[in-house]
Amino acid sequence: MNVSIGVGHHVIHVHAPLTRGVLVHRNPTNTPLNSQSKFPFLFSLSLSTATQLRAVRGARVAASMSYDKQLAAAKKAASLAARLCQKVQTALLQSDVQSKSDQSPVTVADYGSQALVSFILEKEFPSVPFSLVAEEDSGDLRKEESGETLHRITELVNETLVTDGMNDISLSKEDVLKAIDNGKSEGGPHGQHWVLDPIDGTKGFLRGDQYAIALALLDEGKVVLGVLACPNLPFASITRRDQSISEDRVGSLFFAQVGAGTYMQSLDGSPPTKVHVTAIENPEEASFFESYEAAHSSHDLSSLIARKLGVKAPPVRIDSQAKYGALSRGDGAIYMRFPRKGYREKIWDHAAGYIVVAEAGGVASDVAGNPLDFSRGRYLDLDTGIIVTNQKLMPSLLKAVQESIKEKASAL
Ligand SMILES: Nc1ncnc2c1ncn2[C@@H]1O[C@H](COP(=O)(O)O)[C@@H](O)[C@H]1OP(=O)(O)O
Ligand SMILES: [Mg+2]
Ligand SMILES: [Mg+2]
Ligand SMILES: [Mg+2]
Repeated sequence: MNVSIGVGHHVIHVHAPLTRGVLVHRNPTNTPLNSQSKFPFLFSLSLSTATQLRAVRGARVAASMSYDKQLAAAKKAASLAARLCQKVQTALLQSDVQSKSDQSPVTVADYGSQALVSFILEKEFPSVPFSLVAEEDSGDLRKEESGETLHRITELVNETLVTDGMNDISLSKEDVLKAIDNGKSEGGPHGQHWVLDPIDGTKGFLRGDQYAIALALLDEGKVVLGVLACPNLPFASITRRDQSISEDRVGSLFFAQVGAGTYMQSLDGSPPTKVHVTAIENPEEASFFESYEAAHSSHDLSSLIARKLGVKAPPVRIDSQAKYGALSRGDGAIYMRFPRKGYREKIWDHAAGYIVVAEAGGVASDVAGNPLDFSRGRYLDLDTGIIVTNQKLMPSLLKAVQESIKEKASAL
């Protein structure tokens, strides 16, 4: 029996014998099918058949889905957001920085970037319910004293749309607030969800250093595509200086789709080239990335681990998921992140970076060696600490991490 079942934005065709008679109609609106309650066109469905369908659907998602359209939209949205952020960073004024209730800084660029990406993605896929898990919300912006800031954000969003030829679109302040608040989705293991950090590394952004616009797509709990726009990351390696190449372009865009590898192009639009993590097997030759901000990751612990591994090079400290991008093209071999105990990692801080590295041949895990699980809502549920490297180095890195954590604990 041939049937068609919806998977997220797609309808796929199944040529599989089903044990009981099932009548499946093509989903007329192509809406995502997230739960049984959203299968109104699927009737006479027995539990065993539902289980079979889910299994077939899962296999198809993993094996052969194409997310080309979503990837194109994500690249466009992240590139435009990068343009908006660059403009703000160039003209950074005191008034452009607010403090959120959790005391972390947030700028007109964080809000503007989230509004722009949210607006573009929803517009690109009008026939599907839009789900976005994103960092910012409009709570503080709706306060009376934020009127001027909201005005500035709205202006910035509209000016950026014009630079991409969208002259006929003008968002109102209310449209901007709504686009920002579209990011309140809880994500989870079913259906498709966009995941966005509109500016990852706000501290770096404010310092004039590294930051990233990080956008990913989850399908049935798995990251299936990711885009990292890194406006201040040189296009050439930041660690290996090849004298014969005079490459001084700044602005790197990384993108990856499940099963299709990782590519990089310059933010001003050079053709994409495929990238790979380093092939280094000897930890002594490895160099490692970590946070610039000591408050975000223990520099003491990483230096203990580096000593144990025999790493000779000093740490490369940069802000944001630009670290994942740099790792994916072999600028360094290891990324270590050890936040203070109790810090809860958010999915938008790792989803895009994770797939960019994974599709370039790398691996990521928590300090217990568990893979990162993006299906549990807005937070990653993990044993505090994330380590990323190539397949060859992971066993010795994990061993050194676990030994070092034990040593530090027993020294207390
Ligand atoms: N106390 C903290 N510990 C760890 N990470 C943090 C902390 N506060 C904010 N972050 C987040 O860490 C990430 C940047 O860390 P780093 O640049 O060191 O890799 C960002 O996602 C940042 O959020 P944000 O997106 O608001 O910048
Ligand atoms: Mg933040
Ligand atoms: Mg972040
Ligand atoms: Mg952020």
